[in-house]
Amino acid sequence: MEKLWPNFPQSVPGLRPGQGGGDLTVMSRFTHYALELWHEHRIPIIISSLFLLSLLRIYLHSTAKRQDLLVLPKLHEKEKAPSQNGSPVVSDEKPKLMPEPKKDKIDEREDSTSDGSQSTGRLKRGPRRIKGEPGRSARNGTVEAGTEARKIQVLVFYSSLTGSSEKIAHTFARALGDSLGGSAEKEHGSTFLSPRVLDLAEADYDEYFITPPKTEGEQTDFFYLFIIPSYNIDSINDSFLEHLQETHHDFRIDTSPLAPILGYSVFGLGDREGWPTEEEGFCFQAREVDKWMAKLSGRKRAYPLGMGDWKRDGKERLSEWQTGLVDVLTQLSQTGSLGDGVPGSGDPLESDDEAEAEDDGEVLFEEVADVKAGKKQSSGSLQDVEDLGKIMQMSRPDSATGQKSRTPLAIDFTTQGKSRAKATATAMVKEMVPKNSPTYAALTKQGYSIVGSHSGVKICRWTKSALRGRGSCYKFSFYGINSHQCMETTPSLSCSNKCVFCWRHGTNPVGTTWRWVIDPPQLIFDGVKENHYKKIKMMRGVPGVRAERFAEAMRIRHCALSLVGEPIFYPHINEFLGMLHGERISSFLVCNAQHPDQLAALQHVTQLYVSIDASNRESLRRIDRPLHRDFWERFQRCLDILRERRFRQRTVFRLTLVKGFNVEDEVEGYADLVERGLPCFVEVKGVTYCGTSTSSSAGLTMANVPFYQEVCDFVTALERALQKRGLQYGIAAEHAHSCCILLASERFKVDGKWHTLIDYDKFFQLLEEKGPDGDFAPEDYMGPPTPEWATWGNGGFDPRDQRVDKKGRPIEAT
Ligand SMILES: Cc1cc2nc3c(=O)[nH]c(=O)nc-3n(C[C@H](O)[C@H](O)[C@H](O)COP(=O)(O)O)c2cc1C
Ligand code: SF4
Repeated sequence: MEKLWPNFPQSVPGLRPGQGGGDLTVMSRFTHYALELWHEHRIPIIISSLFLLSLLRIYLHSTAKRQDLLVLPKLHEKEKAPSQNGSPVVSDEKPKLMPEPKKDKIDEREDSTSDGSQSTGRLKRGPRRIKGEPGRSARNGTVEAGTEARKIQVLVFYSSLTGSSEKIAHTFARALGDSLGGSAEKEHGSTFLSPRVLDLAEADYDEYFITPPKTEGEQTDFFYLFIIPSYNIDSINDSFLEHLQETHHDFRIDTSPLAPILGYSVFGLGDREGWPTEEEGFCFQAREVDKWMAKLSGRKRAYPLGMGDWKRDGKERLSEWQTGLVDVLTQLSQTGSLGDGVPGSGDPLESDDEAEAEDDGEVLFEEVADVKAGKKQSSGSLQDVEDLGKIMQMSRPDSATGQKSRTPLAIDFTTQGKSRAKATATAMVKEMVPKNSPTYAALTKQGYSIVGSHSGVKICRWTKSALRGRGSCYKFSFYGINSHQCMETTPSLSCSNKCVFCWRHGTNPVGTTWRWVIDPPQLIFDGVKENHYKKIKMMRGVPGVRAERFAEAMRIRHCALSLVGEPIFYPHINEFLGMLHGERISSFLVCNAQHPDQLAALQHVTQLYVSIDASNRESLRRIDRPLHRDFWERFQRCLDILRERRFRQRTVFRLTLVKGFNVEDEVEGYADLVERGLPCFVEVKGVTYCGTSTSSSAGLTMANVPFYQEVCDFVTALERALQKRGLQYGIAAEHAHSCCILLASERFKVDGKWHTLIDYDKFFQLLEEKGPDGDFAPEDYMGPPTPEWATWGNGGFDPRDQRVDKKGRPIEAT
């Protein structure tokens, strides 16, 4: 031992022998020696050890075979594998639909794939990996099919001073819960939790109105409902509204902190006895809550504001509101989205294309190529209307193959009365407005829905305006048409004129012959209704839309066949009318007085219009720019037909006044035309300027738009001219808002009172009894007297509504 380590100690200092300090054992001497060594050389020892360890690590790393890390399974590999067809692979593991399993079930689940088959048996460990698409797309908040189950919690907030709203809120919440039932759960996994009722006097605003409430565990989305009475005294409503406003304006908080909620809707309670109109304060606080919630939720109004007076119509209005909400919530549970819609921003103009001119009136587009083609064919081959059915069958896409039959077709049904010649042309049947055409793009951009290949539907500005209680079109004042229940459509986007005042954008087909595929009337009927309702539904979130009118609008009662193009150009117009009438939808059909044969063959319509755009040949050529060379003869034949049919059809002359074109010195000429056609009514309307290239290229400017006073002057002059001829006409009604005045035959004056309104139920009853060619007269379905406010000298604005200026500010009645 001494030889080996000369410094090896023989004893340990400080310890006596016997205590282990004198005669040292070999072991204790060794320990002592090691300690000394360590103290003397510890720094070089540490450094060299570290160095050796590093060398060892580098050596092992570069030579050892790589191994999988067991703690993280290679879940990504499946995702990366290319698909058979080269497209990106969506994981074949179904996204989880079930809630998280309980702990004791985990092992069992991990050993099998989600479709129930057994996996490799290897336990899945490590972090849970979510596969498939994210449950909610960032852009529209849509829940995609196959995502995890979500819970929808409806919260019903209310305030109440005298207690009725509290009871109403509880009863409503119970009924809503029952209606929602769990139907959605069966289909897509979203579940409704029982609606919770919360008193605004007790609810913690910070918990609900700064952000949606926080939830633990399962994902819960919130839907807010409010039942808000109004009080013109200090109440909890004031502090609640203050809180909403402050939150919105608080610079530390996002302006729409409630955007994560699924949606909201407000129902107001008020008292019409003390506060008869909205201007006088009816439900004013509910309207405020609705407005501020739109801002805070980022325009998530899911259903229009409902309002009612519990002593009068409250129950009915609330039940309507509830029905609408059930629809919306069911859709939400199935799709996770409020659907397409015009989001309500609180801005009075946000949904209205107010720059839009009057929608109602026949207008047209031109397409140079089609004009040329039309001209070529008009003098060419002709086909009987009776044969159109057969042609239609042939010209529809083959149902099995989706291919179009190569049917030769060139039809001029417009002249079928004259010629019986059969088709000889060999042109291929084309669609009037193919989906990939610029015309289709232009029309859809302007808000039309194209149905089939030649029909269109659009909601007019008056329909939107009536939904918001801002006035109906003149047809409400004159004929009792509810604008919000009126569908504006045409079965033919093509026309045979190119009127200068047409405010459409010169892109539509024109022609004198029908040379396109003919869609069956049922397809058009179903399509226009579906698209109309879709467009109405899109108005759901717009501020100011009345729940009551919205609910009514879901039942079309009137159809204005006047959108654009020429409705009687469509070969199956009578069948189409039959479908409208079959569903008790009234028909107002406007034609351009260029298709006398079709006019003569037309069956009963509720009201038949002919556009009278000028009083003489030259003026008509200049303003209507007709394609038919014999346009004036056609025009006059149409007037004769109208005269013959005046005791069968309720006929109307529609005059559109364009200063500098068809007003000056034409009163006498128009009076002559009235004398020739003897229409039941003459509607006179100032043109609406739209500033399109079509109108400007025709030399039309704002200077051509007459002032209302000028229209009044014209109408009084026309009335005098008619009376001078011994014709019994008088000025019956006016709608100053749309620059429109109605002259009526005294056939519609009973006991000194004008009866311009229509009894629609009676019309349908007569039609059902006597058939579409039945012998009944316009007087048979004449309605009650024209309301006082609509008669000449009273302006004609619907007193139920509020007039607003372009910025949505109320205009005081004068
Ligand atoms: C003091 C008071 C003020 C009211 N002010 C208004 C009002 O300004 N506008 C309105 O439409 N209704 C007003 N009402 C009617 C209430 O909104 C209506 O009766 C409501 O149904 C009451 O609900 P409650 O019983 O839950 O308090 C008022 C009622 C009270 C008692
Ligand atoms: S009749 Fe109907 S479509 Fe025409 S403007 Fe009035 S509401 Fe609109």
